[in-house]
Amino acid sequence: MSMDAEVKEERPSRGADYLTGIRGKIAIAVYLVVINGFLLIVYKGPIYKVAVRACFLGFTFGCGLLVSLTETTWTHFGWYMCSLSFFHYSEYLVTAMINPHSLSLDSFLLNHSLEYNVAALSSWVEFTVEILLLPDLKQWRWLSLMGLLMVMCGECLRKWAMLTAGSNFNHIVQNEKAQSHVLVTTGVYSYFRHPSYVGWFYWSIGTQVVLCNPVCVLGYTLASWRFFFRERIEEEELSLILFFGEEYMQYKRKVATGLPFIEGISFI
Ligand SMILES: C[S@@+](CC[C@H](N)C(=O)[O-])C[C@H]1O[C@@H](n2cnc3c(N)ncnc32)[C@H](O)[C@@H]1O
Repeated sequence: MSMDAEVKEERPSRGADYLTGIRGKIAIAVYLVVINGFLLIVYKGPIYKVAVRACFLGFTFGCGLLVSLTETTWTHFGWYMCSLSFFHYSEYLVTAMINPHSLSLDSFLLNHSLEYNVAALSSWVEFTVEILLLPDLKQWRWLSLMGLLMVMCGECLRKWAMLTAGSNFNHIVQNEKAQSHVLVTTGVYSYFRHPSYVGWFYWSIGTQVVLCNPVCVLGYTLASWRFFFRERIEEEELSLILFFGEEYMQYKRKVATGLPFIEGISFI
């Protein structure tokens, strides 16, 4: 009986010791960088079906949860894995709810762009390098908690926007007006003109705050801000002005974009 009790007491610490040991760290790093990187980059095209993606995201979420439950230097990476897999899975799920006609494999947003995949890989590499060279940097629990709060608020804001816009929301910016497309100015759209982008902006920075990744916090902030400023918002607003004319311009005068230092289309 006493022997059993001793064995039971030892088991969890052995697992935790393994994870904090150099071999455990290398094993997890190899898994995260090689397997996830391989799945993200190589598995494209028709064989990459919905079930495979959903299983992969569920598996990642489960692994993230397990890692979160171990009190190691990797705990915050577990939070990050849960945040990332939940985001991608829920993008598909909410699109299926609000706009099933637009639903496709791309609704998972897993193959969003090469830049997005490079950004994800960079954050894993930064975390791995810093955990080996500067492990104390990864122990700031209050900072990771703040990041988790940013992730959760950003996630809620984005999904609130998607649910409010309903079938008017599309992952692909529409250049031709559908008959059913109406201008949404109520709910969260009465606070921000681009609430789902605001949500995503803070969500993405939050993922790096969770990981206490200083380089990626800066990189993600600049890259996502630049993306919305240079590529997304002007193009989207131009088509919205073509679709809704004066109605959109009045809305634009009253409601800000919600993104810092981005005014939106300015030639009118
Ligand atoms: C990815 S969604 C982003 C929506 C919005 N920019 C946001 O951040 O919540 C892009 C699509 O939403 C549509 N859209 C954007 N704002 C809209 C609004 N206020 N009412 C209706 N459709 C809108 C655009 O025409 C585009 O096809």
